[in-house]
Amino acid sequence: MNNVLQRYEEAKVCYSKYNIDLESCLKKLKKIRISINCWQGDDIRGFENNGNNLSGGIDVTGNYPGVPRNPEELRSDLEVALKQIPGNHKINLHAIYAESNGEKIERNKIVPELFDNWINWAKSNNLGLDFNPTLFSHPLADNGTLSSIDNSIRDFWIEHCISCRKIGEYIGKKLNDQCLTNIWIPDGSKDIPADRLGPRKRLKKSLDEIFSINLNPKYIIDSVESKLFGIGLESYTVGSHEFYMNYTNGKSVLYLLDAGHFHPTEYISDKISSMLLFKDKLALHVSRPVRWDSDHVIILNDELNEISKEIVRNNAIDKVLIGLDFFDASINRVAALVIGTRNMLKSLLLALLMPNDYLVELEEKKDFTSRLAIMEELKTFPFGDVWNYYCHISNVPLESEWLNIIKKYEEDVFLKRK
Ligand SMILES: C[C@H](O)[C@H](O)[C@@H](O)C(=O)CO
Ligand SMILES: [Mn+2]
Repeated sequence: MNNVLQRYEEAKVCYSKYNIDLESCLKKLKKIRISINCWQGDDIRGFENNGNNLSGGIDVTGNYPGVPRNPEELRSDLEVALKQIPGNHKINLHAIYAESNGEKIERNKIVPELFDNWINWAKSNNLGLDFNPTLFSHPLADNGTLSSIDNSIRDFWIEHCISCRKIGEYIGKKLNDQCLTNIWIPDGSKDIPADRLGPRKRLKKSLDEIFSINLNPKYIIDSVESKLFGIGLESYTVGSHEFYMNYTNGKSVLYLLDAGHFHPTEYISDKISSMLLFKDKLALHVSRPVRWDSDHVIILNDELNEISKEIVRNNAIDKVLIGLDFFDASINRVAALVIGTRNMLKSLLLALLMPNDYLVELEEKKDFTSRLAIMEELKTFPFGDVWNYYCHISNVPLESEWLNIIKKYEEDVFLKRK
């Protein structure tokens, strides 16, 4: 352990060359809460037990052993993951994670009490919770939801979203926190539509109805998530980027940018500053698209670093609500959560450890040579020593020590689940 402290002291000297104060960077990092998507834990199955397959143009591939069979198992898996992740965070839930003790409750009839177990668990683990209505994996979601031409289907999903917003507010109240409640719909068309406007008009009308219910902003923040395409919905998506960017303009509803919901060469990191110029807050789903919206576990790649730099540089730590959205069933699901969340935090730490003001100064002086030289030099600064120190003071394993813990859990628990 002395080694960790000694290396941290040496790193301090290195970073002080650029007037970077490690203590204050770590203080800032500690305050950042990541909203960790529970659905990586069980391949977005949820606990409705109604035999519905995953739908909505999203897909989870892989068949790794150990899928949790009930909410208790999912929560204990999440607890194991959380013990490997420094800081205090939030867990992001979907409506399909309601606990109804086997009773069949239609989605438009779900009530806040179905989430009491999650809320009590969150309280005892010092966690926040975020929430999402689930407008997929349901027979009434096969041909449009909030944009459906069928009024009874539209009404069903409007009721579901209103119930979910009330659940979000209830969660926030119980935890004395704000619960981000995000609406994503899969509505779209496999082939070229004859009418692009009609479904969008209906979506707008549905959203207006959903958001006409006033709830306490102390406890709930609303957001809407845009998308480009889904599997089987390749030609048209009703809730596109332009639709939601315009819809949220001037409203208290936040826009949610998902890293996998744009063209493959388009990056959300470049969109953050523009969005923040026109809105006080922005929500993110940090994901990793590989050729399509594949939702791979996030790695410490250029785009992740760029997203974090935009958050840090623009003084937007309190303005950007960072959520994760990946689901990979080809690897240990708990390890996936640990790898992804630790990477999110690592990228934020890397961004905090940059002389951001100095780099802007160089840019304004048009000294692009020094700007590039310093950006590149910083890549080999002893970032790992600062990260290890942060893990050490946060009482979580250093480097890949956590992997042995997860492997042991896999042997003791996952392999025994049938
Ligand atoms: C399960 C999530 O809500 C879903 O992934 C959504 O956020 C999305 O990104 C769909 O592509
Ligand atoms: Mn998403």
